[in-house]
Amino acid sequence: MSGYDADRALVRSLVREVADFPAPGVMFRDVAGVLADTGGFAAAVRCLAEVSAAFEPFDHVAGMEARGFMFAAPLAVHLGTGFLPVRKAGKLPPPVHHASYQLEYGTAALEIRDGVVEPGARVLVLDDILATGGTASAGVDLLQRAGAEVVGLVFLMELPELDGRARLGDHRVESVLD
Ligand SMILES: O=P(O)(O)OC[C@H]1O[C@H](OP(=O)(O)OP(=O)(O)O)[C@H](O)[C@@H]1O
Ligand SMILES: Nc1ncnc2[nH]cnc12
Repeated sequence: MSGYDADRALVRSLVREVADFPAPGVMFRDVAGVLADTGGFAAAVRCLAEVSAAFEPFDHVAGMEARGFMFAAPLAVHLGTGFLPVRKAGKLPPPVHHASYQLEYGTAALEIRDGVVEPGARVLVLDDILATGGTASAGVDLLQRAGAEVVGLVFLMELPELDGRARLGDHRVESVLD
């Protein structure tokens, strides 16, 4: 088994599935066990780095609050890029770009500070889970409105049955697990 395959198998074994959370009918994929495991967290970052290589070069890794932060920030350090936090609405002082969206189990809104991205900066968008794609497409929209060139999207886990890719247009998407 290659190093990547071994890392991937470890990460998969640490994701917990919880039925009917946070709403009936949702199978929640809980990544807390990946983060808590010394080897598992490092393996997840190595896997993300491996799939992110297809998008190089890029200047920043952007992560969506909150779970996106947990993987995007260490990935940015690992790759030697900057990190862009895309925050849940109401956390940042103005001026901000704002986008409301629907996700698998509710509605939410994200914001990014106007001026934080230099025009034309190449940005990789990263999150833990691609479900319906509502969160990721809102993140892409915000980053583009802020002046970024989105080079692609990377997820630790994709839920193919929810077809989140359909929400992401022509953007290239890579996932470590599905
Ligand atoms: O593809 P979608 O249907 O949009 O769902 C995916 C999003 O849902 C989760 O975030 P959540 O909003 O639950 O917040 P959290 O990161 O703060 O836990 C997850 O971290 C993704 O960002
Ligand atoms: N099924 C799911 N598990 C974990 N996070 C999610 N975000 C959206 N859908 C999710």
